[in-house]
Amino acid sequence: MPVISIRNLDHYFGHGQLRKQVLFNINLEIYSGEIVFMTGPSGSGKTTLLTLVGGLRSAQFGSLQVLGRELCGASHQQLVESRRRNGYIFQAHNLHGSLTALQNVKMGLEFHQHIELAEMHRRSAQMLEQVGLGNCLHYYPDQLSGGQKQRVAIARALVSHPQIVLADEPTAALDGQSGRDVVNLMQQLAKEQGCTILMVTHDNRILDIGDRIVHLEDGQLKLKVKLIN
Ligand SMILES: Nc1ncnc2c1ncn2[C@@H]1O[C@H](COP(=O)(O)OP(=O)(O)OP(=O)(O)O)[C@@H](O)[C@H]1O
Repeated sequence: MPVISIRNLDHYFGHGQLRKQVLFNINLEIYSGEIVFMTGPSGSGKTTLLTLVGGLRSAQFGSLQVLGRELCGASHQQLVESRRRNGYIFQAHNLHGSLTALQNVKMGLEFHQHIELAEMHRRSAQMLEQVGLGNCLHYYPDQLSGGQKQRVAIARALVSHPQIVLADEPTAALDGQSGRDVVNLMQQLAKEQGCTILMVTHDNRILDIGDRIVHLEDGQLKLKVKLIN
């Protein structure tokens, strides 16, 4: 069964004369454990599609099922619940500057209220070890390099062991080698945890790491390519 199943999805922004269609009849299924890259020119609708899958905006027309739940026509509360089940990694790492690396990662567990504080601490520290930052638990984002910050963001996204991780250009602010390191790390952790990754990228240098590439143009899915690793 696919973890993400999109059928005949259309999306519009604006109202009245300003109404503009930005996604046209998208059909896509993504299976458990797959790493899927989404490419396409600026303005082709990649981020819109990613945010719809993440429940960060409401799906309007068609069908969008994530982990078996329909998000098209979902209530605000259902979208909030859907968001909490995913991990997110953005272009700008979005770390809280006033919190340490450890505290930032702990935030990835804050909606999991059944976990005790000491356990949250243990899991967050372990996750930071896994991304190679075991010596930087108490560093603030300002004290970390771009690649290290993005590693903290990865740790935060994965600490709750989400089934789906959504990433929007996570390597855009990094140099070539750091970008590749970050994506290699995501791939390794995702395979270990069995999680599915949908990642928007313009970075051609990392595409070989994925299982599949889907390409959007003018709001339409133009190409789906299976990669053989
Ligand atoms: N909140 C919004 N209101 C109105 N139009 C929007 C909004 N967000 C995006 N758009 C429009 O929707 C289209 C798709 O935008 P989107 O950000 O999804 O593209 P993208 O492929 O992610 O682009 P980029 O690679 O530049 O990030 C664009 O024409 C954009 O101007």
